[in-house]
Amino acid sequence: MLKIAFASRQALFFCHRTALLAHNRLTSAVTIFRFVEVFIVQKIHFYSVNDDYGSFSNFAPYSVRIKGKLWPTTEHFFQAQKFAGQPDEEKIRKAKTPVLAAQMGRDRRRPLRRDWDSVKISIMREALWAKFTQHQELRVELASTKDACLVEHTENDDYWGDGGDGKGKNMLGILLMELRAKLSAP
Ligand SMILES: Nc1nc(O)c(N)c(N[C@@H]2O[C@H](COP(=O)(O)O)[C@@H](O)[C@H]2O)n1
Repeated sequence: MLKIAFASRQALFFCHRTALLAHNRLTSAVTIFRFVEVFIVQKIHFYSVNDDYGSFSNFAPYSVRIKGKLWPTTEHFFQAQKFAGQPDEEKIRKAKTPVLAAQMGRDRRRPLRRDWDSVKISIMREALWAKFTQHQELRVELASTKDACLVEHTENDDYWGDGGDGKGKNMLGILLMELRAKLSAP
């Protein structure tokens, strides 16, 4: 009788221990999952037009209609606004490629408008709004990134991009995420 009582107690103890271990494992799994969910946000890098998410680059071949004119890419529009109202604006709009438009816009023999630093973000915002509202497939692609952190990943640019080491401002990625939120709002 004593032996049976002892064996039952041992079995009960074993059951409790197993249940406790299972519970602890589950709790750990949930904790890890929450940690991953909260702290390890998916990052999407983009840069080259021909790579994944290359359509997020301003150099991607998506024309936009802004200021009553058609711009071959948002890069054409953005660079041309450095000379808004000047003959160079139209010269850049007509540049054969976005790379050429960027070269022309960055060429400091052309006098940059004095207020450029204070207006460049709103000009980029305007360009992106036009691009993602005028091309439905891009709007869908942007929405498909859900809550991922969008990063223009390049060592060529530490203002619009992440500077290659992640220390850059990533302003283009930030504006794209801002736009994504705006477009998905009810
Ligand atoms: N493809 C590419 N090459 C570079 O060298 C770049 N810096 C970028 N970044 C893009 O450049 C545009 C802004 O240029 P600036 O402000 O005139 O330097 C903007 O479209 C960035 O996303 N891309």
